[in-house]
Amino acid sequence: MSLPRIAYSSGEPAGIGPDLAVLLAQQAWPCELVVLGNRQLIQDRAQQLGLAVSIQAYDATRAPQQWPAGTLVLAEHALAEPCVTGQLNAANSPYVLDLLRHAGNGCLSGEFDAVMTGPVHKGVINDAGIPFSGHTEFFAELSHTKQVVMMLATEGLRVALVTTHLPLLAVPKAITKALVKSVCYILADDLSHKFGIVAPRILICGLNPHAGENGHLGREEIDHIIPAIDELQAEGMDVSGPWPADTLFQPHYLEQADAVLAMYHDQGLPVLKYRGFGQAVNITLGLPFIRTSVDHGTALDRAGTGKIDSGSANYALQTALTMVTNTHE
Ligand SMILES: NC(=O)c1ccc[n+]([C@@H]2O[C@H](COP(=O)([O-])OP(=O)(O)OC[C@H]3O[C@@H](n4cnc5c(N)ncnc54)[C@H](O)[C@@H]3O)[C@@H](O)[C@H]2O)c1
Ligand SMILES: N[C@H](C(=O)O)[C@H](O)COP(=O)(O)O
Repeated sequence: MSLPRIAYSSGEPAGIGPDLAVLLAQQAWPCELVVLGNRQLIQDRAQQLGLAVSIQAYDATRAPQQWPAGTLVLAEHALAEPCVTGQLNAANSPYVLDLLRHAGNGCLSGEFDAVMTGPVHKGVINDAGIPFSGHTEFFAELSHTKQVVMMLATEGLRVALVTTHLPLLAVPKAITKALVKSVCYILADDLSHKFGIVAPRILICGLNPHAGENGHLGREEIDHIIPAIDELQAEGMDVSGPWPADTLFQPHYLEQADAVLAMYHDQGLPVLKYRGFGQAVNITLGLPFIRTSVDHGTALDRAGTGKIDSGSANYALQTALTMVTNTHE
């Protein structure tokens, strides 16, 4: 396999995505890491952080090469307006989406082996009049993929979600037998092909407190989740549940699983982030390419201050590299 070329979309310019680009460039990586962003922005942020970077213009026609620590390979994108560190500006939202289109299309064309995304600010993109609920949904649409699955992972725990960026009120209606089953297929398939887990064991949460308490606290388990689990088991998949989400996340259960499937965003992700915030990765499963991300947001309050943890960015890049290797084996 040739040297992987990984795109890093540096995300919201006012947030810590550009800082992470500068920090990542302080190390030599076993790949060509291409930062998608703006030269002036990166230079200004490096200066604010007091870190030196030598910026090299990205050349897509050249074979990927490994660069020494301190070099930042940049695919230049123009900002609409100069960025003020820490201050959102809706005029720059089209720039953020340009980075994502470059990264996604580059993965689809084979220019990049994977994309790792820096944090974007969903609110300011919508303020710019562009409907946007997250990278997960954006890349699904860009690649015409009908269904994708959000999974976050940290040492010792993987949590995938049946629903992603959905208002809580809309969640119960969205939980159907068909959806639970199709999410499990994608989860098991990617765990097997991109993580080398031959027969993934999946613990499935209920939706309601105490997994519905036999229908006394809600019927989604009886009407949808249990029938899905029964059918998946009959097909030979190693799934179990529905488990009450308040007691499932303990070593006794987790030791027997490769992933937990939560029904909605804030059922699974607070537990994952409590365990591993700063050392976790967000992965979009089911895409025709590899996409990983940091586990945190734009942290506008910390941009340019140097008071940030780049652990999740390192982990996201390392995970992308592992997935690239696994898919080539
Ligand atoms: N991958 C992504 O694109 C992504 C992920 C999560 C949230 N977001 C978006 O980010 C925006 C802000 O969200 P939020 O305020 O809920 O979350 P946030 O992660 O930006 O901030 C939460 C807290 O954690 C701190 N923090 C975050 N990352 C840090 C780091 N690397 N090092 C040290 N401290 C860090 C922040 O300073 C803040 O105190 C929202 O628009 C949200 O949608 C984007
Ligand atoms: N749910 C994600 C998290 O908590 O990390 C975050 O909103 C980012 O989602 P996308 O990867 O879809 O932007």
